[in-house]
Amino acid sequence: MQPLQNVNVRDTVPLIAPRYLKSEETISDSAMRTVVEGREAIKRILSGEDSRLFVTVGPCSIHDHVAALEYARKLRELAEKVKSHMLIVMRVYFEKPRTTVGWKGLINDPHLNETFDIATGLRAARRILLEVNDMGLPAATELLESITPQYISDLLAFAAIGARTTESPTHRQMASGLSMPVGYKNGTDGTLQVALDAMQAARTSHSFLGIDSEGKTCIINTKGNPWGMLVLRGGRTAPNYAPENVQEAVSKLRALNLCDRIMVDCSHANSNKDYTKQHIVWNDVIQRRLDGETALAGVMVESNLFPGSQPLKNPADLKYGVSITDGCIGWEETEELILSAYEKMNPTPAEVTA
Ligand SMILES: O=C[C@H](O)[C@H](O)COP(=O)(O)O
Ligand SMILES: C=C(OP(=O)(O)O)C(=O)O
Repeated sequence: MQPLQNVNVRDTVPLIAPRYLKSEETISDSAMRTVVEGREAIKRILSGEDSRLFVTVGPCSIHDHVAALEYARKLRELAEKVKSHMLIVMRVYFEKPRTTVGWKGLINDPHLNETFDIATGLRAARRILLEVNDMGLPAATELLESITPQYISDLLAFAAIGARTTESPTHRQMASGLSMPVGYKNGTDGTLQVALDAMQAARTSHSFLGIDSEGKTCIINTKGNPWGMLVLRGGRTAPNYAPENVQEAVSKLRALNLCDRIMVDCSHANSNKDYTKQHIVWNDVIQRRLDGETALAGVMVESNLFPGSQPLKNPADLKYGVSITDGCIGWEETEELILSAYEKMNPTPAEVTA
């Protein structure tokens, strides 16, 4: 008899249950405070009570614990300086949705060598998030596998549903049960509708299959997540952060009674995947906010310790602090962009009278 199931499955490997991983990598009081305060601050920005700019900035992907924490320490210090005008949340991205194939992130392949030690990856992700939150820096990540949130979502202030998964019912259902505000990217072809559909689906309750904290398969009944934010990331043929794009998005969001405060992704298709162009998007968004455009509530930037990107071949040959996925701006430029925007938002008395 030919087997009817698992024909293309090599093997299956049991994983530690979420509850046990969490009890081994426990959240501290200070990390808990960071998560709660980060989520509340984002909600206030989304509801318009807080007029600060929500900035999600950090590496395209995390592949090195030491570099991630060095970046987090620098960002924490900068966040403190600009906190009167900006809420800074670090991009701590562990799951990469690939267009075809490629390294899928630290959770999937933490040793960067196709050994796919996901148990170690989940623990590494949790440890990094614990340390980042412990510093007082809130974290954002893209959630790709529907099981991952059970292991790390208590450490997230913001989650993203990416351009490749905004249309996926599984991701919308997952988002409907998440405890933090969620950003929904427009589709890779630039269409807004998939993100608008996702926002409507995710604010509704759903019942679907998942795992509980013991790792048992179960039916998950959600309440619906009311906190959604549209993220404009550009499309295959053009960017979509121009005033007319934002205007169109705002009218569509309002017509559906969805949150009309938008995030612009400076990277991806808005900069034609050229990291050296992210500053153009950033400066344009900052200027338009200064000119009074309140719909532009958030900005996303892909940034690392050092600029550019490098191919992942031999992990031992990797340069420290350089992205192994999308090209990123370096720390120097990141600091310059954030500080110069802050100075424009917070002019000194001398600048005001000049
Ligand atoms: O942000 C990351 C990438 O843009 C995304 O994972 C797709 O990458 P790829 O087109 O190189 O696979
Ligand atoms: C993959 C990402 O973006 P997008 O879904 O817009 O391609 C990302 O922000 O890392």
